[in-house]
Amino acid sequence: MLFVIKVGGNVIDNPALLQSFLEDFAAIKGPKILIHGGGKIATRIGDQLGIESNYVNGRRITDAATIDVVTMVYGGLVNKQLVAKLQAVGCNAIGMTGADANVIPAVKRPVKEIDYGFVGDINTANLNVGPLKAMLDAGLTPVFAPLTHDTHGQMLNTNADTIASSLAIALSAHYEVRLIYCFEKKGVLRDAQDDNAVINLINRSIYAELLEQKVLTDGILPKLENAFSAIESGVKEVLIGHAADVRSNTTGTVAGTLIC
Ligand SMILES: Nc1ncnc2c1ncn2[C@@H]1O[C@H](COP(=O)(O)OP(=O)(O)O)[C@@H](O)[C@H]1O
Ligand SMILES: CC(=O)N[C@@H](CCC(=O)OP(=O)(O)O)C(=O)O
Repeated sequence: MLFVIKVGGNVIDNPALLQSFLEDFAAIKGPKILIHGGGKIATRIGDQLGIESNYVNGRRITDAATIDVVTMVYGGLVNKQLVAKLQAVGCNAIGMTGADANVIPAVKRPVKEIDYGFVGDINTANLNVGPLKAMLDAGLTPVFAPLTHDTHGQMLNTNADTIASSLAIALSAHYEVRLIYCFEKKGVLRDAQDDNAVINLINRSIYAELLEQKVLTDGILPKLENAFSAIESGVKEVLIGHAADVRSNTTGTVAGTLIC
């Protein structure tokens, strides 16, 4: 089993939760890949530089100044700090973006009603997972920043949940994959204000009901879309749960929301 695990920005921003998550992640036996977000950190550093952040439908509008900020923050600061912290707990991590080894070529999102700027869309069929297999076989743990490239020299910003589902789908041709989205809630909640109202299982029909009841807002929407796209494209298991539950979600009882 290959574990493809995504950790969100709110966990990265919480030093104690991050440290215990990384220790649990390092303890996972066998091949594994980590994908990280960091949207909130990029927003904070952008503010310090006088570069304002704008989101539409959960995606950052990424103009020329913003792609430089996110390349520095995701590909540099966040990625290298996570790699160093993983090395400190015995995990032989190697930092990656989609440009490295051309693993994730993407296309700049075409301008329709909204111009997202330097945001990359991925076609899963174009991913090059050969270098990842070689790294995994060598005992390395790839750690991906949410960045892709257009193969003509331009870096592109891509939502971390999408990078995770795309890698999980492409790697499903070679491994049985469990994709786990780790964030700061115990799973998808029936009531966003009640942290204990976890929905244990969501399929397309329950998802449609939840959408109708309007209990899903913000970042949970793209996360669920990516989760369904993964389970419908060959990924064996998809879970959405708390970062503190990653140990049980990789060894024993499932905690959180199972997508099916
Ligand atoms: N029903 C819900 N269940 C869980 N989270 C929800 C729900 N509705 C809205 N959310 C929001 O979605 C957020 C998760 O999305 P996001 O911030 O993009 O996650 P990540 O940190 O993994 O990138 C949660 O922090 C929460 O505020
Ligand atoms: C295009 C786009 O929106 N990219 C995201 C990438 C970071 C991300 O996904 O971070 P979290 O997982 O912490 O939300 C952004 O810049 O916010």
